[in-house]
Amino acid sequence: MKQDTIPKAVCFNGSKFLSEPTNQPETSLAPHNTRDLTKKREDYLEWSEYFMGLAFLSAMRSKDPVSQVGACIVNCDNKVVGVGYNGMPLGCSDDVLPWNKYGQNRLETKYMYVCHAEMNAVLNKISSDVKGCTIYVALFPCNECAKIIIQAGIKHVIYMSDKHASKDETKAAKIMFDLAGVEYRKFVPRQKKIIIDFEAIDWNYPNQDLGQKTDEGRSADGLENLTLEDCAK
Ligand SMILES: Nc1ccn([C@H]2C[C@H](O)[C@@H](COP(=O)(O)O)O2)c(=O)n1
Repeated sequence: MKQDTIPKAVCFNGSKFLSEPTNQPETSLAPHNTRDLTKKREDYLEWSEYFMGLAFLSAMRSKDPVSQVGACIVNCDNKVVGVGYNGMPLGCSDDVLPWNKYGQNRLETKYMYVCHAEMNAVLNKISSDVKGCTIYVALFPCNECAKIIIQAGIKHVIYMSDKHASKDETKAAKIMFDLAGVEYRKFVPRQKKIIIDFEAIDWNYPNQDLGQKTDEGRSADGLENLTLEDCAK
């Protein structure tokens, strides 16, 4: 086995790294979990996971009691240029307008009022235009959003669910996308879950897996008492 001189332990304690060189095989693993601190992380978010994750995070802002949809528009430099989620129009109180799916007449349903996530993402754009961009969206766009996407010059649609594929709105959207040369494809995530755990973060500790706590768990308190020997364990 290769015997390199590598730090016995590298702990981040406050603002300085502590290290102690020793002759150990190159298997020196992080304290409390199995990450090798000498190697680049391989389980970082891929771009597409990051963008779909942003779409899902945006969806969590939605007040729709049934379907929360988010969208994220990205340019060819992988820069986010717009995000949105389904909600009532600006200035129209979402305590006044209905969230019902059903009503005596359509005016009593949310469908007459709610702005779709895709529409909001386009309108919320922070660039001069979204030509040639990609939109990540949780649900396949309806025909009305397809028109907006096409007119805005977006060229790629990456969706998570096509659960309304049999509806005319979805069929019409696909007809228009095909004619306009907008490519659409289903998102295939590498990892099924992305967990954000606000309590997992620990700035005193460099080798954190946000949201992926080790069995032992970890806390700033425990770290304060951490010695180099602890780190080497
Ligand atoms: N591509 C889509 C599809 C739907 N939405 C919004 C519109 C409504 O707020 C909700 C759908 O309600 P449901 O019929 O599932 O009760 O989702 C969207 O923003 N984008």
